[in-house]
This record gives sequence, structure tokens and C-alpha cells, in this order.
Amino acid sequence: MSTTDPTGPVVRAEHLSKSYGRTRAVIDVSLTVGRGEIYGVLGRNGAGKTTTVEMIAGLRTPDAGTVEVLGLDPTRDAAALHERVGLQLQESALPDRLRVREALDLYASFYADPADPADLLDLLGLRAKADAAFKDLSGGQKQRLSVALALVGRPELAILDELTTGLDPHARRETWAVVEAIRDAGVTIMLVTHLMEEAERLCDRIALIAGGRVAAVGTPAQIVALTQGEQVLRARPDVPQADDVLLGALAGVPDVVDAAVDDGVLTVRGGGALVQDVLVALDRRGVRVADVHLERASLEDAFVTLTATDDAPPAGGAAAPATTRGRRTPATAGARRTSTPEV
Ligand SMILES: Nc1ncnc2c1ncn2[C@@H]1O[C@H](COP(=O)(O)OP(=O)(O)OP(=O)(O)O)[C@@H](O)[C@H]1O
Repeated sequence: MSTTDPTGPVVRAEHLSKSYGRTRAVIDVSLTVGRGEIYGVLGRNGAGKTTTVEMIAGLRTPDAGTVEVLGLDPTRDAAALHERVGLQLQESALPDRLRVREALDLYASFYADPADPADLLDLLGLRAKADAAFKDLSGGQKQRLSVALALVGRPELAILDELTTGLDPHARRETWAVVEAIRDAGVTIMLVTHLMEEAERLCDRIALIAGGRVAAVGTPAQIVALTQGEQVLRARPDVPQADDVLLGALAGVPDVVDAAVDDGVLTVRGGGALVQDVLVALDRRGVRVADVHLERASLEDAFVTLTATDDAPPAGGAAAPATTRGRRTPATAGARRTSTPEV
């Protein structure tokens, strides 16, 4: 990859690690961001997202691993990258009395070829607030100003960290529209977030970070598909059946991961053509189903499942283990996801 290669990745991070004292914040993280993508870095609080993007931005030096941004080394080539990478970091604050237009003019003066502040006011929906002091802006307006400041150098890559944290749903949606407009203007975006809805709505691809490591990479749909094994089917026979009859019918059905009977209701977790396979298997045993209900995994379920660590077990949802109160089929009980998924 060279600085002049317009087709190469915008970010290439390989085997990055970083510790703070005894805290291993980032462990062997590799990711590649393509030109024009909105690339999400998604994970729980403390997962290592900010440390990862700070290494990519050249604000922290990795203990191990390499980073290239636009073909440059963020630490060694910091001056050159300053012109090409825009940063909006958590908790950015400005002097209370600084006015919106003054802030943009000030930041524009740092660059050789800045964007027109008036264009940024329009893009970010801040024209009516151009003369307002920072302290008089709403939370959403402050966030949009911080994005405008990240864009004033006309960056090729914008890194936006927890952009919508603390915003109400309306302001959040307005900010999402702004992010899409920025991408449409040709800027590649790395978006750090712990909000699944935000990642699902905006991101072309997501790196799911858990415990400092990459738990999965893919499109939102691909990441949801990783937990397709976590579909949950509930079926009530039209006449009561012995537990052994219901569980025995499912023994050997390939898409079934786990099955249990509780109060006459059969609960089955699995993937693939789960509904069809289960209903056919029951039918073969002469069991008719009066009532059937299927829950599909969402990105939120995938997030909970894939970011579950030993110190923070899954909280629930379709991805959580099925009830243990009922009886499980011996052929399938205990089948749990153990591998690190890659899409
Ligand atoms: N400057 C620091 N000194 C010591 N420990 C730190 C420092 N910065 C982060 N950490 C620790 O490193 C780990 C990863 O933190 P990091 O901020 O990268 O996570 P994050 O995913 O961005 O979290 P959040 O969403 O809460 O901002 C956490 O355990 C955090 O407490």
C-alpha cells in the first residue's frame, strides 16, 4: 500500500495490543477499513474501542502491532495525517463563550486548504446557530459542531467516537442523517458506538469488540446471521404430550442446538430451517402443534451473545441459553457456541 494508492484500504491495523499498567485494553486487534465505508467499532463500555481508534488516530502508541492510515504511520507521519484525518473524540468541549462561526474559523485556520465554514454550517444544520455561543447550544447541536470541526480540514477519514451518546432519539436521528451525508460527500468514517441500533442503521461493516479483542467482523446482517443458531421456537402440542415424546422426536434433528419442555411447551433453540425441521420431526411422531412462535435473533441478540465474557454473562434475549427448568434432549443438550466467528 502506498500513499498514492486510491484503491487501497484507508485503515489497516494488524495485531494491535495496548495495556495500561495491568489492564490489557486491546489484545491482538486487526481490522481493515475500505474507502467510502462507514465502519462501526461496536462494543460494551470498557471493551477497548476508544483505545483502538486512538491508536489508529496516532494519539496512542501500540505496545505491539502495526497501523497504516492512508498508507502512512499515524505516529511517525502525524503531521501529514493531521491534514487528512478528522477526529471527533468523546467529551470534546470548547470555551463557553466561543461562537459557532468563530470556532469553525479558528479550526479552519489550522489547515492549508480548509472546507468553507458556511458549507459546514449547512451540512450540519447549524446555519441558524452560527452566532450562538457554545454554552447556549443543545447537546445535539454541540455534537454536530464537534463533527463540523472534525470535517473542517476536509479529511478523507473521519473518526467519530460515541457521537450520539446522551442525545435524545430525535437528535440522534438527525445526527445519523448527518453521518450519512458526510459519507455521501466521499468521506470514509470510523464510528465508535455501543448502540446496536446506531450500528445497524449506519454501518456498512462492524467490528464487534469484546474484552479488548475482535469478537466478529461483518455487515450488520452477517453478524446477526452468526447467531442464527439462536433462533428460538416455542410450540404447544394440540393435545398434551409426555416430555420424552417431544424431546425424543427431536433427537438427531441437525439444526436443533438445544430443546426443553416446560409446562407442556416445547422450546427449541437452533438455526437453519428450524421451524420446518421441528414440525416435520414432531409430525413423524404423530404430534400436531396447536400454537407455534418463533423469535429471530436481532443485532442486539448478536451483540449480547458475541460480546459475552466470563465476567459479564449474557443478560437475556434469544441468544441466552434456553430454560433449564424443563428437560433437555440428551442428543442436543449442552451444544454451545465456542468458536470466534469470522464472516
Ligand atoms: N488512560 C487510561 N489509563 C488506564 N486505563 C485505561 C485508560 N484508558 C482506558 N483504560 C482502560 O482500558 C480499558 C478499555 O478502555 P477504552 O476506553 O478503550 O474502552 P471503550 O470500549 O472505548 O469504553 P467506553 O465505551 O466506556 O468509552 C478499560 O478497562 C479502561 O478502564
